[in-house]
Amino acid sequence: MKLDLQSKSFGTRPVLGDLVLSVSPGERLAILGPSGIGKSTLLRILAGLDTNFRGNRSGSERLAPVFQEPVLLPWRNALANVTIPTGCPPGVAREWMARVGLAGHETKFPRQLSLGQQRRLSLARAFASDPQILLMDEPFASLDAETASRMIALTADLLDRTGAGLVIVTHDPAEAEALSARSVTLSGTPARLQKD
Ligand SMILES: Nc1ncnc2c1ncn2[C@@H]1O[C@H](COP(=O)(O)OP(=O)(O)OP(=O)(O)O)[C@@H](O)[C@H]1O
Repeated sequence: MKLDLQSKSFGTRPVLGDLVLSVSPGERLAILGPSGIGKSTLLRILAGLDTNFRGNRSGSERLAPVFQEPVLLPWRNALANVTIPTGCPPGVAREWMARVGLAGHETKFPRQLSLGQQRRLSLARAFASDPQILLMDEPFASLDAETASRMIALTADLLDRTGAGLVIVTHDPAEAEALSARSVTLSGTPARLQKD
């Protein structure tokens, strides 16, 4: 996937400036930078969710976005939360749930799961779609330190197993390091990339 961005504005306000970013399947990239600089905006453009920018995005990799909030279907059980959005067979969904430590929770509803479990369910859902690149927006924010570090280790392990690539938006350089991700930092107004 390659993004050749000239600019991205909200109304008349330019948020992102000239920048080039490319990620291939198997590669891990962390986008760092202070709050409000434009990290989520850049990730949405990379994900193809925002096409209102000047520049060019190319690539036909299968992508799976993982947002900060798990965004689950409240009236469907955990297993259906994996099968419905991905179209994967129930057996595959069960396997992914087991890999993230949710075996035995298949018939629970999202509200019956802790935030950490909901996050793991959204990770299982992302991997069940057999992505070539995962796009994660602050997926470990607002978890306690121990849960966050377990989630990071789990994510790294699943990326290793599947060979999927990763683009992660984070405030925390330690997260990038724990995931063995190359990092780039957004800075300035409008924001541009500075290589770390
Ligand atoms: N839909 C929108 N309409 C108008 N302005 C927006 C919109 N989305 C984001 N912005 C603005 O664009 C800028 C970048 O926002 P963005 O969410 O990308 O930052 P961020 O680096 O991800 O921040 P954080 O780390 O706090 O999540 C902010 O000033 C924000 O207010």
